[in-house]
Amino acid sequence: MSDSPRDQLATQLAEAVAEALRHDLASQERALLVVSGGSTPVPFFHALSAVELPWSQVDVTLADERWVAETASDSNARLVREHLLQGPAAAATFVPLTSEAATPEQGAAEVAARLRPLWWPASVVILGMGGDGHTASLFPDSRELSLALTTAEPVVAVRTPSQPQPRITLSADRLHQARRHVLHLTGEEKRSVLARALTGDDSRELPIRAFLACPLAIYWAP
Ligand SMILES: O=C1O[C@H](COP(=O)(O)O)[C@@H](O)[C@H](O)[C@H]1O
Repeated sequence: MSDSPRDQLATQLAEAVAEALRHDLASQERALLVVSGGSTPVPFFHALSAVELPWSQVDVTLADERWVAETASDSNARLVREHLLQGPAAAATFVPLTSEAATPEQGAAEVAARLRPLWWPASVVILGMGGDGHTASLFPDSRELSLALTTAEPVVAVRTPSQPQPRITLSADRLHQARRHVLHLTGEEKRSVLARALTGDDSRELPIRAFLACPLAIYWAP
């Protein structure tokens, strides 16, 4: 049986990300890959985890995270450990965005310090997008959206009425600095949200707009 369009997309994206990491590792000791959570990246994680790369020279972190324990079912760290850090990719170093602190506001400085020694700018940032146009944890209804879109700090603690948990996100500035940006999307609903985003420029309405001029490689399948 042939692969579904989403599986083909995941394979193509994994090949492109592997090529980018190989390219950067030819001229630097380590390379940083920033991935998103959610359901969309799972087939991509599987495809990338099987690729032969100098994984011991690769650091992986997240674009954003819920402030939950890594054992929680909606932890992005858990998702990455279960689906990406397997097979050859198990040799990569994962850098989570949570700490033992009770809140993301209390833990943000520790997370920022943990991120500091990584090889910035990231080789690749892979963004996802929600139906509300959010990307990473830059939500239209977040109190901290303006801060996250403008600060030079690497991470921002985020409270969002539409979301059950507090979160932490890489700032737009830190995400913008990456060498390559990818938006990984599936389905008609997200395609129409992206089409709407492309017709305007208010990032507070649809935060994905903050990345539409990066340039951004769009990987979409039905
Ligand atoms: O909340 C989140 O959602 C988006 C998209 O998730 P998906 O399940 O529709 O793929 C994701 O990009 C973000 O990292 C995550 O925290």
